[in-house]
Amino acid sequence: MKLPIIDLSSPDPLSTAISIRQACIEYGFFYLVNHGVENNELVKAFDESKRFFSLPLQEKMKLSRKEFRGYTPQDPTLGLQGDSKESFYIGPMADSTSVMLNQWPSEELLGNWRLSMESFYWKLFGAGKKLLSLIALSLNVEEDFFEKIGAVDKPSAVLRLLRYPGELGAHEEVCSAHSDSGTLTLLMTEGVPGLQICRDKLKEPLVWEDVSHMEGAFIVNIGDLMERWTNCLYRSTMHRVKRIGKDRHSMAFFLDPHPDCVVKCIESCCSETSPPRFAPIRSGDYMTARLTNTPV
Ligand SMILES: O=C(O)CCC(=O)C(=O)O
Ligand SMILES: [Fe+2]
Repeated sequence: MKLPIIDLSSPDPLSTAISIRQACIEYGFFYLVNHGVENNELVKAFDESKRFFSLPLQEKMKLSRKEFRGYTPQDPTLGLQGDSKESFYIGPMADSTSVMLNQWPSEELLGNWRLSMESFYWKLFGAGKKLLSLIALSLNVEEDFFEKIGAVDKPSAVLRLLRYPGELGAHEEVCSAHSDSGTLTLLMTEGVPGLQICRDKLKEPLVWEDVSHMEGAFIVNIGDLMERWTNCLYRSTMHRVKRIGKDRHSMAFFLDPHPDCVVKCIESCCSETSPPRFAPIRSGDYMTARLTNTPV
């Protein structure tokens, strides 16, 4: 299936906001084009990600995940349970304390890998922030709404590098069905298929649709906190990655709010007939609860 296309560089923000609104109500997913990250920057980031994953396991394990940053190997019980993927997390770089928590492969191993990834992170952050201002417009609030409430100024954005090995295993899914927990996600792939979305999570049996690749575009999806902000007007759509017997790399940038940001149903999304469905919640509390229930 093809998703709606949103042009981030459109000179007409109001009509872009209308298209975003429609896409988020109908799909919770869209392609983002002209997002400001050049193709050669994307290719370079994928190359760097592959360089990391090609390191010997013992080198990667030296950076094993702490405080949600670093490397997670494939589940050793591969084929029995868990997703067959390996990942590397680059966590929030909002301030000097959080920057310090990140783990990096040594210069001897991968040269200036850290610099490339940091600069890529900030590029993605710029695109995400601009998109968020258009999402605000699409909800009939001021374009700096999310900035004002602290959802972007001290971001808790995470860049997750992913590798799904191609070997055949017992499970149909290499990334099991889930919705993302935060504000929004920018997903990048190299065109290897596998991503599927389920537009109606209540329908039995679930219907999964393949998402086509669009060269150079990000695949954007709404997360659960945005669903909450919008009182379920915008959908945090379930998705998964199906095993296709081919090595697959992807990168997901989760633009999540600062932990202290309080997520409260936006007034323009509520009415007498549609009262707020959720109590306000501190983003950090919500995320912690989610991560405890659904390990990633
Ligand atoms: O690899 C993909 O295409 C999807 C990854 C994903 O959904 C996630 O990491 O949350
Ligand atoms: Fe996801």
